[in-house]
Amino acid sequence: MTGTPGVLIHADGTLLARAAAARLITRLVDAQAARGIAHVVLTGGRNGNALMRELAESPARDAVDWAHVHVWWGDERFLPAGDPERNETQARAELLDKLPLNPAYVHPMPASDGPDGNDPEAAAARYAEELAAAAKVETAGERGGVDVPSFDVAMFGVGPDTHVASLFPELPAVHETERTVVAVRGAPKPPPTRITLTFPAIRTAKDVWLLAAGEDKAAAVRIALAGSGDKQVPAAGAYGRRNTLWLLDRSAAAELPPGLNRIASP
Ligand SMILES: O=C1O[C@H](COP(=O)(O)O)[C@@H](O)[C@H](O)[C@H]1O
Repeated sequence: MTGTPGVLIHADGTLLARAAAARLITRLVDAQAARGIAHVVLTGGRNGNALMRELAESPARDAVDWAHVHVWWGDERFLPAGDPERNETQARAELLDKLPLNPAYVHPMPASDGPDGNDPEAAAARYAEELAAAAKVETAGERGGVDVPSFDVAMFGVGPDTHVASLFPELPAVHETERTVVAVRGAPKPPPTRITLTFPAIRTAKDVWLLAAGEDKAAAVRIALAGSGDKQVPAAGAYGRRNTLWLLDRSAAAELPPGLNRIASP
């Protein structure tokens, strides 16, 4: 892990989502100022959706040149296209359909009725190829030769069981050291079949943000920040090569030891 993760605590989930949306706008503007293009990895779940809803409402969103933002996903529920439970469907409804994005730069993970049909392993391999194709136009440099584009920011919701993306405790995906994307079968949270970025892919991101709001996340946050192993506590293994930032609300931070946290809002 590079450095100690930052921890910021907001008063409640709404403020957390609003502040994280503002932070994302600034991060994308800065990335585009530096290299003309930005790559973001979206998360599903309650906190990710709340952030996207706030971003869609923010007048500052127009500061971003959305036509030059590549949108990727950290994980997907392997369901037919348009299924309301797909992270892609939710992201499009909350945010993406409201932005002037370049459709060629929006990279959803394949659906179960996509080109590979109901074969999540083939779908995962297809997404890995899409990432590798995007990486080819860049120099490998800081990504250590991992075949993904240089993600400026990758966001992950944290499940009450400490899962991030679709990396669930002790399932085979948490042991992956080579592939950037894998299929997940038997996930404890429905639907059981999913596609996910792996730790090697996640850890190439410049910035990794972990989002958690609500008291049902408090134990997961405490355990992950206590230096736990990433196979048992996947949230402990999600970190960026430049920065790792935990964005919490007070309820999710309730079990953190004093001194670990910084109160970000009254
Ligand atoms: O199923 C999923 O859950 C996690 C966390 O969701 P939450 O609703 O508990 O915040 C999410 O990050 C992931 O993308 C999603 O597929």
